[in-house]
Amino acid sequence: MTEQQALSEIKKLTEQINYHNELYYQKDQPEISDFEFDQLLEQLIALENKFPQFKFEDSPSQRVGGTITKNFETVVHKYPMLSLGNTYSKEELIDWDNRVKKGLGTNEYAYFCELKFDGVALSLTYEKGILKRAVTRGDGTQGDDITANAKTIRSIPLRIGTQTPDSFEVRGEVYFPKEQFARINAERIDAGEEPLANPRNAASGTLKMQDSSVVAYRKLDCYLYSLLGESVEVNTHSESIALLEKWGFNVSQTYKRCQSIEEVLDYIAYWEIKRHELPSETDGVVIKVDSLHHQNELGFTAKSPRWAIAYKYKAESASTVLESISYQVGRTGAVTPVANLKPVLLAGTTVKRASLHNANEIERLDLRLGDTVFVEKGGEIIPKITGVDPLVRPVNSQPVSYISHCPECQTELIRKEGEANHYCPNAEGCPPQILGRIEHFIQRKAMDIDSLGSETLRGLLDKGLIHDYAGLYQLTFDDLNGLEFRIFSEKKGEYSARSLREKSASNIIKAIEESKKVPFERVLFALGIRYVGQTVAEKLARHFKTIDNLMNASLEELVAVPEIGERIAESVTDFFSHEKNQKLIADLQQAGLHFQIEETEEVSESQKLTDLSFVISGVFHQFSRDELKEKIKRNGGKVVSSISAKLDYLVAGENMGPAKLEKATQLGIKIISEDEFIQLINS
Ligand SMILES: NC(=O)c1ccc[n+]([C@@H]2O[C@H](COP(=O)([O-])OP(=O)(O)OC[C@H]3O[C@@H](n4cnc5c(N)ncnc54)[C@H](O)[C@@H]3O)[C@@H](O)[C@H]2O)c1
Ligand SMILES: [Zn+2]
Repeated sequence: MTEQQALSEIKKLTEQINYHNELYYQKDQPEISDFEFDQLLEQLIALENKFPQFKFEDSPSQRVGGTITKNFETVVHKYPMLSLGNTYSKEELIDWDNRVKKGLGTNEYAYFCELKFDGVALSLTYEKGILKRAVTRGDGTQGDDITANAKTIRSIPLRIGTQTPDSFEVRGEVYFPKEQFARINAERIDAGEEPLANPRNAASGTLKMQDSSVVAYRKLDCYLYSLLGESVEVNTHSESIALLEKWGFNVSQTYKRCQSIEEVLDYIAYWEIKRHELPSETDGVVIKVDSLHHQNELGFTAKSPRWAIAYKYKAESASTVLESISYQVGRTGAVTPVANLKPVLLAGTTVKRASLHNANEIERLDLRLGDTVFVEKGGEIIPKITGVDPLVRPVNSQPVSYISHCPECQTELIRKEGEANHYCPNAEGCPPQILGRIEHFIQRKAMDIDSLGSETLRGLLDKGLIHDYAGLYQLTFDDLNGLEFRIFSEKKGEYSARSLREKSASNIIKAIEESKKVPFERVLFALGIRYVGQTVAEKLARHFKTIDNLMNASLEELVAVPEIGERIAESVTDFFSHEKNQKLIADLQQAGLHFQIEETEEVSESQKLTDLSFVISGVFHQFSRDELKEKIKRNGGKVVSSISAKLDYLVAGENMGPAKLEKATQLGIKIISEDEFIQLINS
């Protein structure tokens, strides 16, 4: 390679890397995989090493990729927040171990292995035991002050219960728990919104939001893995971790101190499979030299410590054949293409389908039936197709041509300017849309009539007993008793006939009657207005108080509500402008549903828990966490967020953090199970 060629190659790579850094860090919307990105960076570093005269001072190989935003106050880090060197290869890891050995001039050193949690780095500063500031990594030198958002993360202590140094800094990774990510995405899809792409970028985007209540709703979590400060008296990383645990920080119990690189390799092999069972996404292992004295000796490069390295797992992928594409029509009429694949084993499960999002995605991949495709499992539950193998493409294959008519009702599809999805505009007559709207209406989080299953619902529609959700309130016991419907057996692959028994019929009637008590914000959510998910419905209900106010609101008045954008505002005014919807609401009002905010007199059940404080932690069976909190309040008790000596009870569910448990035990707090709690209020 000539100098000329090298220079132009370095420029080209730099531009590409800067472009992808911007997409990844600023827009939270990467276009390429981490593996592809890391390869670009590796090529650049190799060239820069060969032609050091062309290594620019501001090369992306020399600095941390992120930046700060204008939306938050900027804070300069006391200690820079750096990146980590990384490798995908065991040989390179062994090379690194040899460099460490050489650098230290001894064999007497140990490693500390942790999982590499795939989220965003956060720095927390405590003064006199109180959380003062939470700052993002930013460009490594300075970051965004996002304290208000970080405080919504329940496992971050706002105050440390025991004696600590006057001032110290804790670092960790904020992540989107897999379960919460799935919950938020299910809600978004239900509200007709695009799902979030992956947990890492979603966690990063969430932390940079202006409205902390939205952040709180997403239930992010955080693992801490580093402790810094002049008066912190530790000699090893292991000791730092032990202190963090003692002070009540959430430390993932997956770490291990290793005496040799062989032990490190065992750790890597063990977690390659096991990591999928953890609550957070992980993308590798971080290996740190344990002794802080050794760490000092090894020091830093411009961008990362020499005493640590990340070993990254390659995303699991498999190749298989694309057999066909089917098209699903949702409740809002949005059409989603799904790839049907020849079954293939991927990360422990058999994969038969992959999401394709929309027509653009099919075009971007240039998909053809019979193609051999690569599938990968990322943060999503449904795997995605990442590419096509052009070498084994069937001859004479044609690009997939997207359907022009609705597969369910044959209406011509439309695609609005600037939108990725095609829509079936036949809202009134398209069966999956009608069914979907009623299913949305009766779900637990809306009107909670889910004793009425999908099959029964279909039976009611087929028989013409209802045409829309308002029709539910006209149903009688006789309509339901003996109603015939069909049940699909996945195993047999066929339908069989059933009829509704007396008991079920009366349960459904009871649930419909009960649903009339559901508060306005949930009724508003149940209506199924596009983009009006649970949170938005709550905001609108609280702001406008009555359905009449909301129906009469202009676009300007709607946009003036915090967090309500033009897209939502337009969808709301559009919904209420249809006569059909006005009639629906009139029918529901007639039936006695709540269409205004009740001035809440707190519902009180008893005073059994008066003067008692509770922390709840973990997962429960009989109650959701919110219901449990409500129950405590209704019985006169108080819910607090962190464990202190003054606490009366810790209600422990499944999978609660060991740190919490340990702290409560140390302080001698009463720890009770969900069942014991129920006994407490029923005694
Ligand atoms: N796909 C793309 O377009 C694109 C673009 C830019 C960057 N990236 C990816 O981002 C990464 C580069 O980002 P980076 O500079 O933040 O480096 P990094 O994410 O690879 O490593 C540093 C970070 O690891 C995190 N971490 C997680 N667990 C840790 C633990 N136990 N101990 C210490 N740190 C831990 C910390 O947040 C730390 O800031 C690469 O993986 C790269 O592939 C991808
Ligand atoms: Zn249709």
